[in-house]
Amino acid sequence: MLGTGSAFAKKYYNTNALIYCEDRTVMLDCGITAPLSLHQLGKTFNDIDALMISHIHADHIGGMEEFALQMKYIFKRKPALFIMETLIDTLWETSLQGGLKQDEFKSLDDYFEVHLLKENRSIQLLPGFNVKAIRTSHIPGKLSYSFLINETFFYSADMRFDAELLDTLVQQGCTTIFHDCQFTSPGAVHTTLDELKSLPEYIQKRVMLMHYDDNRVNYEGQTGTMTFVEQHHLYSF
Ligand SMILES: O=c1ccn([C@@H]2O[C@H](COP(=O)(O)O)[C@@H](O)[C@H]2O)c(=O)[nH]1
Ligand SMILES: [Zn+2]
Ligand SMILES: [Zn+2]
Repeated sequence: MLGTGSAFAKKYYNTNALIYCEDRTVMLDCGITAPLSLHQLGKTFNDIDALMISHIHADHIGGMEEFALQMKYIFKRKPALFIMETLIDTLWETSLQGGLKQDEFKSLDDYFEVHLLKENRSIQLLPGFNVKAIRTSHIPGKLSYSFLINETFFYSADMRFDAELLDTLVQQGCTTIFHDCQFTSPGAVHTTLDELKSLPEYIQKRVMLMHYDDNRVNYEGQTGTMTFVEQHHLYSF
């Protein structure tokens, strides 16, 4: 995990991840803190084969300008970009073109090998890396997608509580759920700790908490059977 904190977290950095599949590395979201976190792990953007994006908030895409520029001018290589077909235009037009558009570079295709994803379709993006993007509710009017990886690992984007979805995933064989967690209620745009604690035991035991605020210490020991995802830890499934 490059980071496990919320949008405004300083202590735990933004919730972004590196996923290792066979000999490839996929970055899952690239927020503001991703470049520094990579550096602290002794890695560079050149260690990354592909980037996958959940939605357009700075804690998920704020490091992309640096990623794109470093790959073009320092490493001289185009990494893959896995992104929903519904997000690509907004990402370029409203977030990235201010820094990346030049006379000869007019779209994200000039920086990445873009692969457009469709929702609810399970697709093998790389050897050993199968992804189903699931649209989940976050902010009114904003598209956001969570990911079911290799049929067994659910990585929530920022999402509002959806007990039915979690139940369905578990019934279908999902063994591990990394879920965003807001400590205080109500959870206007995120899932709250109280909502997650209301889940039945057979789901809760699969859940680990991420995208939390810097005051996590106040909630340690109050998370039921759920534990925290830790920054800079490597999890194997
Ligand atoms: O309707 C809204 C929109 C935004 N917020 C706040 O902004 C952050 C957005 O970042 P996330 O990565 O989605 O967390 C969110 O946490 C809220 O603090 C909001 O409250 N309501
Ligand atoms: Zn976020
Ligand atoms: Zn968000």
